[in-house]
Amino acid sequence: MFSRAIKPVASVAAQNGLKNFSTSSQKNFKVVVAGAAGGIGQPLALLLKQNKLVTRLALYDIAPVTPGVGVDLSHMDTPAKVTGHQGPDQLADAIKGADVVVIPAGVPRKPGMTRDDLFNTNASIVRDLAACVAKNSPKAIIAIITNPVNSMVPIASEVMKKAGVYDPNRILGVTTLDVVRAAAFIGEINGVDPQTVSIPVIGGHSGVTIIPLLSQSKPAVKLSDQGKIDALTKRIQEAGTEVVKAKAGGGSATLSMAYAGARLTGSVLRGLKGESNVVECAYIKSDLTEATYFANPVVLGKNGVEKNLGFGSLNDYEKQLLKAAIPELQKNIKTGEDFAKK
Ligand SMILES: NC(=O)c1ccc[n+]([C@@H]2O[C@H](COP(=O)([O-])OP(=O)(O)OC[C@H]3O[C@@H](n4cnc5c(N)ncnc54)[C@H](O)[C@@H]3O)[C@@H](O)[C@H]2O)c1
Ligand SMILES: O=C(O)C[C@H](O)C(=O)O
Repeated sequence: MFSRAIKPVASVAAQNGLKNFSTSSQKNFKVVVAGAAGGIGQPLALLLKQNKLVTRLALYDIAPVTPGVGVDLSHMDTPAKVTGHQGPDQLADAIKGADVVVIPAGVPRKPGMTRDDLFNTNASIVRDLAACVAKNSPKAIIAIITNPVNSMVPIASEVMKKAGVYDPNRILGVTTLDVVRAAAFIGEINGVDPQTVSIPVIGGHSGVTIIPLLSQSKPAVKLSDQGKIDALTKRIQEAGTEVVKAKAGGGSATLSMAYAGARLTGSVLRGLKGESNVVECAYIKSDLTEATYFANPVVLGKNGVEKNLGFGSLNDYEKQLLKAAIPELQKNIKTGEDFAKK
């Protein structure tokens, strides 16, 4: 799908004594949504309840409505058995036996805020959820939606390291919404079905760290001059803010995020099942650039990230975007690591 393979991401699972947990024919998976009663959590759970690979769907949140959300979804005539878990006392039960833990728990932006402004509230939420995964389902794949994603993935990684169960191939920052948006906008410009558009979005998930590689779009983007390429790039980088402004204090993207999160989770499950060539962009531990976490296309397999596909060659404009993104990513990563090491 994407142009150039670079090199596999080294697994430290063996060093940590982790066994390859997936059997070759596993088709029944337990998925946990942590933050399941929220704006993203509820529609995400609705979509996951329709995924036939999901046989157990555990919904965790601190909100009192959580058991009710579980009961509501359990009336759908799809195979997944749904359980609702409310409050920290019920978290371990939700997490036990999980194959995938998707985390949209935490506060969203209001107009005028950056994603970094969410750090103080969301950092401890992600830290505590990751600690529970480390204890109760250390081999689960963790997919982090909570912002700022650029800092939350380093936090979860440090927590797993402290617990001695770190496997970088099992911790993903969810950047799928950036890919979905890029495809939607290009589909509109080109007058084609957006689902036929393949476009890598690399870097991270905030402002200048979001780097759509428009030169690698298939089909090629039908834009005649560099000014229009620049405007489209900025629109993709600021698409989250576009939604925050439009919702006027009512939160940030929820429905499109649920769609994107369900897509990423579905791809992780297809990889776990043993399907080949499952490719998604995700923000992972990386040694491709000076930023130690970086998003780009990866192959998902039986143990999470199977291969890092890198990002191929960039044109001069994209090289400038990358140059601007690296210091911001490094700052975000350090913030997360410093917090987790405290
Ligand atoms: N990665 C992305 O592309 C992307 C896209 C959109 C939103 N987000 C982020 O996702 C997060 C959630 O957004 P939302 O719109 O669903 O917010 P929301 O406020 O509607 O829902 C968040 C939910 O998290 C729950 N929660 C809070 N603390 C918790 C805890 N300790 N354990 C479990 N659940 C807890 C809340 O009770 C609430 O139900 C935000 O941080 C937002 O910025 C990321
Ligand atoms: O913009 C936000 O705050 C939410 C999310 O990161 C998004 O890109 O929509």
